[in-house]
Amino acid sequence: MFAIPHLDIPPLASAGGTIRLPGSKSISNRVLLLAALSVGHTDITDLLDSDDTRVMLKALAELGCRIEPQADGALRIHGVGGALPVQRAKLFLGNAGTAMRPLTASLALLATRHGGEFELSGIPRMHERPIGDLVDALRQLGCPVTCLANEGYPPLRLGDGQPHALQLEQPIRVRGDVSSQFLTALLLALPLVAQESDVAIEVVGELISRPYIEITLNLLERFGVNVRRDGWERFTISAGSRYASPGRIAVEGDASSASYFIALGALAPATPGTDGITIEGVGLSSIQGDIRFVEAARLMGANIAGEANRLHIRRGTWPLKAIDLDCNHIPDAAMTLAVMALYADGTTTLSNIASWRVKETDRIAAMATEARKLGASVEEGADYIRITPPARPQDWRAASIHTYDDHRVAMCFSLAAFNPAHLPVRIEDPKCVAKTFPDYFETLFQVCATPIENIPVICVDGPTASGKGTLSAEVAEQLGYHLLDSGVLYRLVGLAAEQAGLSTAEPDLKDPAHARRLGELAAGLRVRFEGQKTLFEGRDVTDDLRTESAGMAASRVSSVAEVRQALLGLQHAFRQLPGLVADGRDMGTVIFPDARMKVFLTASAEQRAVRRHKQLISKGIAANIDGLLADLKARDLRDISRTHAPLKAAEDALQLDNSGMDIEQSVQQVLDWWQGRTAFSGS
Ligand SMILES: O=C(O)C1=C[C@@H](OP(=O)(O)O)[C@@H](O)[C@H](O)C1
Ligand SMILES: C=C(OP(=O)(O)O)C(=O)O
Repeated sequence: MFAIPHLDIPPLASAGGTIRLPGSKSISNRVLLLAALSVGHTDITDLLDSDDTRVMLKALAELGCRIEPQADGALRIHGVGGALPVQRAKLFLGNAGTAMRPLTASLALLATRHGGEFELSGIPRMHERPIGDLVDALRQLGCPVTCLANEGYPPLRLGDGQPHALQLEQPIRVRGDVSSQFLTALLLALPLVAQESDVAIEVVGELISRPYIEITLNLLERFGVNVRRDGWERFTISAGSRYASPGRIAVEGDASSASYFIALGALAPATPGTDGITIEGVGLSSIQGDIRFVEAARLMGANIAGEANRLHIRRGTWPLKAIDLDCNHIPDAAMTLAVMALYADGTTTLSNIASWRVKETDRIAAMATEARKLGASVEEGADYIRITPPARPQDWRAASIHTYDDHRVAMCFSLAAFNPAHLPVRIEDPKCVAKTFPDYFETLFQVCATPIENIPVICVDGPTASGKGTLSAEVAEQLGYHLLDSGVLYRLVGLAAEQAGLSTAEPDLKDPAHARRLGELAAGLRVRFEGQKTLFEGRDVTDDLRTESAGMAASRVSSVAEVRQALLGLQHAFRQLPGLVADGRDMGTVIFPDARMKVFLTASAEQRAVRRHKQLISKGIAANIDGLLADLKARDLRDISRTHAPLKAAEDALQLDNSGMDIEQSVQQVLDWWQGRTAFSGS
């Protein structure tokens, strides 16, 4: 996950490959609640792990439900049936509508029947999201429900600590035109109390987001409860209903999350050597209504082949075709159409989407504001949005997209990086995708490609003990970029050779076949840098690399031409989306001469000796400053005068003498320089 202030996505050119989607949010949270309310245990596989499911799991645990991860990856929920072990709790539900609404109904009924009292709250935006229609329905049933701040909004108190009779004889009337989640909540809760006689629900007003009710009915059936449905107006739960665990249940991939990759396949040319985008985990047999995004994307020109549990997407008509579509049945995925509209041949209208205004943010306003920043013309109404793309490539703008803590705004606008003007896109607060798809950007970058020169590189070169390692790791971390610590690569070849039983003794290195084998070994090194750690084949080898013997082996293998050639390729391979910070001695001069920014980091030898001294002392290693200073000076001289890749600043490098700076100041200086070189320097 990119937990950084903003993520700059370079202009993207093509896409191809296979992705597996995380589990459906709507199914995950329903199944968790149903499993908790059932008799017996349920093993859930492929459950979504995101902010929305975490708050649900935490709430269930606080209500006394036992949750046990299984060796096979499933999560076992021990159902409590209709008898909660805990009668009082304060639950925090973040911004998860699928936790807040269903838990409100179930806990209100249980608290009323058994004399419990529960308080439900969320983040500030959750306290602006309406729940009044559900509260009204629960009050008709005789449940004590108090809105603790504003009438009709969370936080809520459910129950008053006393048992009360429930009034189940009359049909329960609930409005369906603000959110379908109120009806879902009642459908999930009422089987707990429909013992003696049938319980009916009547929907007042037009029901929106209907396919979500179908998910609810489908899952109720899996847990042993059948609901009679008369049109979309009346739903009847039979007397004697009782939840029974299906034993094991798998969660489908999230169809709303699929929409970003369907759109990607529709608007990006296939990367050479690939056949467009394949999505696994969700397909045409999905029970999620958002699978009908496929039809909408086809209307816009996408070429989609579907199987039961898989989708395959290629670019079809280009530019995409503008559409005029009622999107009431796909409220979440429809946001993705708004971004596809930026690549269409005219004006697209998405209508009947009034519910967008009361979701994670006012989504009609947010999509309009951000699309305008990119250069589009947008008209918005109470329940529609109309988007006309920038007229010509040169009318696109490099925009810093504000994301309003709305995962879908962030995911949608990442697709603007395919703009014909080849401009980068900045996504502010990218971690907001954690609501439903924590690894969204990593997944996106896995299947996107762009010419190598579009991938930014920041080189940090400099002498030993100048603080390059710490600075580079910190800059990479803050920008969400990859990190290359080139200094350890030769040591790693030495270590890998040792582990593979390949000699690094001088005489063996002269044997051409042996040198070739070492070169192959170097080319195939599976290495990653995380902060100050080196991971080789997924194992932390940082300490192994610091040993004297690794150092000696490194200096011997560095003389082998095949190894040097292989490491050149390996170092270039670190240049991956969204960008790279490369730390070393010849990064800016030899390895990445076209880097967008080069920093040559220095500090006086005296200052570096003091730092190294502190470092050693803090590790309990005795050291002498004068000795260290002499060593450093000798090493500087060697580095500057060696024939292979001598240490020198690139001509276009920015010199940073950090003798008088602490690490935060140096990092800030480099980030400031970098910001000045991005397309967002005015923001
Ligand atoms: O029941 C559900 O799982 C959902 C219903 C929809 O909400 P509304 O019914 O409020 O439109 C949808 O937007 C939300 O993401 C999930
Ligand atoms: C509206 C959404 O979420 P919630 O389940 O919180 O309503 C959404 O995921 O787009």
